[in-house]
Formats: sequence, C-alpha cells, structure tokens
Amino acid sequence: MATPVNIIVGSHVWVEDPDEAWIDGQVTKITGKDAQIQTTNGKTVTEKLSKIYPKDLEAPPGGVDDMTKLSYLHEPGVLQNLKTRYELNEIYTYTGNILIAINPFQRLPHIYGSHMMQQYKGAPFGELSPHVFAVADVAYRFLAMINESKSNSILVSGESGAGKTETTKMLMRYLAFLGGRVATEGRTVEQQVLESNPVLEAFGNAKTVRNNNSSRFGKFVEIQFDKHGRISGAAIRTYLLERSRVCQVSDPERNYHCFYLLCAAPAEEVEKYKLGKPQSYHYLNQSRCYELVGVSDSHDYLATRRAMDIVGISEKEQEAIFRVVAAILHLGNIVFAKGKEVDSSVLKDDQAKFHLNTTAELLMCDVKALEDALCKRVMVTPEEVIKRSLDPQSATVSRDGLAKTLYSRLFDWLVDKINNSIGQDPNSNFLIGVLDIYGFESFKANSFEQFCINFTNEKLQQHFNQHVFKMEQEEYTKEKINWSYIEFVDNQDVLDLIEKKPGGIVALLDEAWYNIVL
Ligand SMILES: Nc1ncnc2c1ncn2[C@@H]1O[C@H](COP(=O)(O)OP(=O)(O)OP(=O)(O)O)[C@@H](O)[C@H]1O
Repeated sequence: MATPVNIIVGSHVWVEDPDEAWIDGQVTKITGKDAQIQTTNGKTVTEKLSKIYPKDLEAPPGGVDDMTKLSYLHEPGVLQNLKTRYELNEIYTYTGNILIAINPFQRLPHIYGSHMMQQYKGAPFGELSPHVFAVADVAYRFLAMINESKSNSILVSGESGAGKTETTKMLMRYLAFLGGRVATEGRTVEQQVLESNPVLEAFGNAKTVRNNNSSRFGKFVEIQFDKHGRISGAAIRTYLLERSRVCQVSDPERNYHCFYLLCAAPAEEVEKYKLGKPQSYHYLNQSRCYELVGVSDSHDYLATRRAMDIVGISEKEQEAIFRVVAAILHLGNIVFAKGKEVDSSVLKDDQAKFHLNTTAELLMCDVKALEDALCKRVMVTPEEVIKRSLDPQSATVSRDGLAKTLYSRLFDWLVDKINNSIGQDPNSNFLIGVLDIYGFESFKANSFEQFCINFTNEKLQQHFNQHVFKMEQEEYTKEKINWSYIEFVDNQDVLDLIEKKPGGIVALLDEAWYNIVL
C-alpha cells in the first residue's frame, strides 16, 4: 500500500482500531510525521501518517461490485466495500476477474437455484452481479472457443471455514448444469462427481474449532469434457490428509465424521462390529465433543451409504470399509502394561484382549501376528531377522502408527474406487480443474501439518503473484501500455527459506533425518 501524500488537517481517513480493525475519522492535527485523528467512535488517536489511509467520501452507499472501481485500493477501503455489500446480502464481489466470496453462514437458495444458473449461462463476465457461476461460466466458455479451446483451473482459496468447499460444490453443480447430459441408463458422470462429496466428507472432514465440517485434506477435481463440451469423465486427486487426527483429538474438536456415523448406525450394524457409544473409544473420548448441533449422525450414516451406492461402491465393499473403521476404534482401545522382561509389554487386561481379538477379527488377520506387530519391532539385517520387544509406551506409538496408516490407506482406496467408478475419458482434450485446498492455519500449538499446509498456501500465493502481477505487467510492457509499477509483497523469500536447496528448512530436516538413520 503506497503512503498517502495528500493527507492534511480536515482529511477523512481510516486508522487502525483494536476492536474494529479499521475505523474512520478526521485528522485534527499534524505534527511532523504524526497525525491526530478524531474517530467516529469518539476516540482521539495519534498515528503515523504512513499508517493512515484516505477515505473515499464519494463511494456509493451500496459499495461497488468490482473493487477495481474503488478510488483507493487499500486494505480499509477494500474491507469497507466488502462489509457494505455483505450487509446488503451481496456475498460476492469482483476484483477484476477474481471473485471474492464472503461466507453468509446461512442458506441463500435464491442465489443458487436453476433460474440463476440459466441467467448466468453464456452471459458476458461482469454483465450480471458477481457470482461463482460467472467464474465457472468463463472457464467453460474457454473450452467452447472454436480453434482456441483451453483447459482451465479455478483455485478456491481462503482460511479454514471461509467457504471453500461450499464454493467448490457450487462450481461443480454449475459445470454439471452446463456440461451434463440426460441420464439414459445408470448414473451420469456429473451425478457421481457430486455424490462423491458426501462420501469424501464423511471420511475426510471433521469438526474443528473453526468449522463443524472442516475438510482435513486438499482436493483437485478434474472435470473432463468431450469435443461437444459435454462432461465425459472426471478424476479426483486428494492431498495431505491430516493423519494425526485419527489418534489425537482435542476439545472441542472431533475425529473424522465416519467414526461417529458408524457408532450411530442401525443397531444390527453396531452389534456386528461390536461397537458401543463414541464415549467408549480412546480415539474419540480425548475430546468431550461427540455430537454436532443440527446434525444427526444416524441420518448421515444412511445418507453416506446411499451416496456410496451412487458412486459405485458395492454392498460388500461398503461392509469392508466400515469393518476397517470399526477396527481402528477397537485398535485404539488396546492398552499395554509392562511385561516381565525389561522393556517389554503385554496386554493390560481383559478389555485390551477383547479389543485386540475384535481388531484381528475385523481386519481378518491372525491375533498373535497382530499382537506381535504391536509389541515387537522387527529389524531385518542382511544376516538375520531380529525381533526386539517394545516397552508399553513404544507399543502405544506403534499401535497409533498402525491406526494412522490404516486410515490413510482406506481414504486413498476410497478415492481410487470413486475415480475408477466415475471413469476417465482417455480421449478428452479439455478439462476444468477445481482446486479446494485447505487454507492458512494458525493454532495455539502448530504441528508439522500446519507447516505443510501453510507452505502449500505460500506456494499458491506465489503462483497468484506470478499470474496476476508479474504476467500482467509483462503484458503491459509488451503492448506498450503506459503503466506505473504495482508494488506487491513477494513471498519468494519465505519459499526460499523453506524449500531452497541447500540450506532450506526442508533440506536441513532431510539432512538431520539422514544422519539419524545412518
Ligand atoms: N455459500 C454459502 N452459503 C451458505 N453457507 C455457506 C456458504 N459457504 C460456506 N457456508 C457455511 O460455512 C461452513 C464452512 O464452509 P466450508 O466448509 O466450505 O469452509 P472451508 O473454507 O472449506 O473450510 P475448511 O478449510 O475448514 O474445510 C459450511 O458448512 C456452511 O455452513
């Protein structure tokens, strides 16, 4: 943001406020580099001239639908415009060809109905009110351009709870509307893509502090089109499933939805898997949150089973999936005590034995082999195979490791299964990709997961900078357009700090790990 040079006594300005983020006011005095401001919430504050921004007194009362129309494109100006529009229930605003969406936290069916889809179909970008459908429409029209058809990707980015997944669903619904075909027999590709959402959400989403249905994985959905612009295939790629959540969950969060759904399944199912209430399982009872307001787990269990039918997961496969889910819950309740030998462990009591037996039964493996795998470490050397006993703490670590691996393999298997059943079109030349990856996260205690997530977001920010600023400016130069260089915060230094070889954090971690292994 450039330093305003035209602020004088009497100017209307924005100044930072601890409660409101920004508050407007009028400059009453300027002393050197400082200004005294009388704010509209009755305070008198002194701030550096370089930290206050002029307020546009002629801004339309309802805000502007494209931020590039603002007289001053600074943070308080942008936020004020978004706030004004949000108060009028206008949740979408453009900044050039970028769409900013504000989470309405309420259903707004009137802006997503089929009549709205019909309106946006083929309408020139910017002619109608800003909308997520307009963005999808542009991407689709690029495909339809004769001789110049181009694949396109839409990046949905924002903090946790900002509304990325909901926005992605709207994008997919609209693309299905544009490129869908009438179902002749069985399910269409677009139906299967849309129905894959509830399945993925049941296994990849969880309640977090910020969002009751937070995606704990990133997703890139590729929708393939034939030469007539009809959807001919699709592929879903997933990234970075949060594995640690399977064994570790803190108040007021929950583990992945599927665990609670299964505990709320019809009685005969629950009995079949020898399950009880979520409160009985270590992987769930580390947090006291078991239910979500306005959500029925038993209803969602049946809805997930129906969605699985639609995406082509057979009854037998569904049973196998839930057997693994139940096995993980039982696995987490296998508790160890010290064994007779030094640094060895045994099952703590009959309860632990019951859970070990049930886990083995559900996973269809040998009980003794499972117990050994948990309580012993096997080292294979060129000469021999060495079995070493583990103390209870290490056995617990290997138990949790097994649970995490089982869950993430189950998730990957599900995604593969969905992809196989939706089917890819090998002859498709064009696709629209939608990337819904989880946004920046900053908790009281941040782990390696947050490091990876935030790094990914920095990479996406760099891509955005390249695209929006660097490439745009190259174009201006090429077309000999008179322009003044736009300053932007380049995050290349942050990326170098993390990924540069040698000397970056990741390279150093690799080196440290290599030394330990050696
Ligand atoms: N356009 C919308 N209309 C109505 N409600 C919405 C909309 N967008 C978001 N919401 C509400 O906000 C909640 C959070 O949105 P969503 O799950 O899409 O966030 P997210 O950015 O994907 O979060 P995370 O990164 O944690 O997965 C939704 O469950 C829904 O209740």
